Amino acid sequence: MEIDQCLLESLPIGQRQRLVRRMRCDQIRAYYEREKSLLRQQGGVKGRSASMHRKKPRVRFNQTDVIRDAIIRHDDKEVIRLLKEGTDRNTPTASGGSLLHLCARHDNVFAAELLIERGLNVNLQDEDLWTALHVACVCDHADVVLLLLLAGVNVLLQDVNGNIPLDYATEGTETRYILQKHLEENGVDVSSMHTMKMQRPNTMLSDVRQLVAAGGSVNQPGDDGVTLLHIACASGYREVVSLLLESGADPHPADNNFWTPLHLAAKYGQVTPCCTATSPFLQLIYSPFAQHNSRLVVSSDPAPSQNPLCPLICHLFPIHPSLRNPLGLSISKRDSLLEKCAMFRDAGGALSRQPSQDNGLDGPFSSGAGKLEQVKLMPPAPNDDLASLSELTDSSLLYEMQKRFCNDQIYTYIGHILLLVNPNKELPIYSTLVSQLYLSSTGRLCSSLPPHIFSSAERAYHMMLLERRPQCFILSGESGSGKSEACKHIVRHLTARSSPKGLALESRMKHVTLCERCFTHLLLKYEPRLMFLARLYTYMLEKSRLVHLSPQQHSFSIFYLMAEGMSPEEHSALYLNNVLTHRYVLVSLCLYNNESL
Ligand SMILES: Nc1ncnc2c1ncn2[C@@H]1O[C@H](COP(=O)(O)OP(=O)(O)OP(=O)(O)O)[C@@H](O)[C@H]1O
Repeated sequence: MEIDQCLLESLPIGQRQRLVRRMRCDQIRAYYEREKSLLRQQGGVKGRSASMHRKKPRVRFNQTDVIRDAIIRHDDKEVIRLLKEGTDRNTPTASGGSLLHLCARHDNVFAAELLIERGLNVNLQDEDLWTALHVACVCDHADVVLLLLLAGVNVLLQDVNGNIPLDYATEGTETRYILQKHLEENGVDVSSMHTMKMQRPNTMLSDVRQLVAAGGSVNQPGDDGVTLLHIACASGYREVVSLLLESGADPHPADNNFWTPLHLAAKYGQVTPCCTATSPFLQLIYSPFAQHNSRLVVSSDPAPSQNPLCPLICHLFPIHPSLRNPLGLSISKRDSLLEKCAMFRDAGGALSRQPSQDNGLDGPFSSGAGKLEQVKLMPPAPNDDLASLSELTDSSLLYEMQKRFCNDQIYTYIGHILLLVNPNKELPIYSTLVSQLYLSSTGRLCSSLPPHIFSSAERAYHMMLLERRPQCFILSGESGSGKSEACKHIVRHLTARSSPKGLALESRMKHVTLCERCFTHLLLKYEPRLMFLARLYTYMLEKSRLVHLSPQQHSFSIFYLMAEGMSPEEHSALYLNNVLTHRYVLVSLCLYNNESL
């Protein structure tokens, strides 16, 4: 369609636009027809359209990675699907453990049950010879422990340090109770096992004495370069180490995997700053350590353990073959050690420290130095943020909340909103130490910490700095749902944040609390019963009480305090010479006097 330019310009604007649009359409159609005929000529129509419709390349993850991820995310449907599709249930984890270890770590009982049903060996051990039961005990996942016991796990299997799962179950936990009961029911005497274990260093000590008395060499290495000093260091037998050094043991040589005795002591957690200062052995070998440090070579091929020391070592370590050759394990995957440290940390083992545990606003400022600070934070879980659930229905949300509540995980995120289910019991999650854990330099949620009110307080603090304007918390819920408590915890965290000891805000917050109390409608005679009642009510200014007072109700405390506490001059300045002239104070004053009798 060709139109004369002059004619086009003479048309009204709307008509001109319509005409131009039609011309453009004609052009495109013509172009398309020409392209099509060209392609037809080249016989490439098919090929072209096929290539045009070819799917974009998709990233495909290994089935084994997918199943691991599904277990961690508690995605039960995905686990079932993958197992049905034939994903290898014997897939190992990074530290040589099985999928059961992963289930135990992430408290995924459902997946664990599926795997056991499909015949996965419950006694599989990882590189450090941990079974899934060791993991479940460290993490205090009682349900997994029960499941493994029902599946017939061997509760006496020892890890590389000679520890059975019970050794990792914290005193007073459900896991420990279950395991102890199980051992008792099966006639295992836990205390004698413990005694035997305690005797191992003594046995080695007397064996080394005999060896020295018989003129044997304490430096004789095995085929894999392991000496007695390596073994004693790895096991932390201090007296044996001292005896060996006194008897001329050389602390320098590294074994075939380039591990010196000090490397081993460090690897198995036997080196501490205090022992460095006091132990002549460590003073002796710290200098070679500095030189040898750069020689730490990673090898995945452990040397065969044809060790001439074997008879002696077998005698020294009668319990598990691994202990006869602690170096027989592959070093390349020593990351498992870090993984286990993280487990202890997450499970609260490393968090059970000293001092204060104080949940009330009355004392968020006290250091509580004399009190034990018990901390038990749950490890982060996939359902920490409900917004990330794959299925979002009423029932799935309720199910997750219930599951978390039963685990004492009272806080849950929904994006940036924090959901709290009132536990109605004291939980050891509000101490100073926990508050410090949640301190962050950016205000971002820390993925290694579970949801917490301290985290929300921290975020508000950072938003205040970022936006340079006041922030506000909206605490919503029915009566008794825990709003006031939450408010206290927020104030507590922010107070602690204001300075390392919370001193800057301490006195001011005490004054605020005092003022708040003046405007409660409860009688605050400072006696325990009423203080307790005062805690149960929000300190909210109910303005209606100024104009209307129902029979048997008290007015604000501030009036009684003013009536009783002010000087005659102050009374007269405020026209309060005769308190009885004020009707609603008079009524409640009678009540006040009656109650305080
Ligand atoms: N995080 C918590 N941990 C332990 N107990 C809590 C927690 N939150 C609330 N409680 C318990 O529940 C009680 C009621 O909580 P709180 O007074 O905070 O509720 P509320 O929502 O402020 O109620 P109201 O709206 O009636 O003032 C508290 O006295 C306390 O015993």
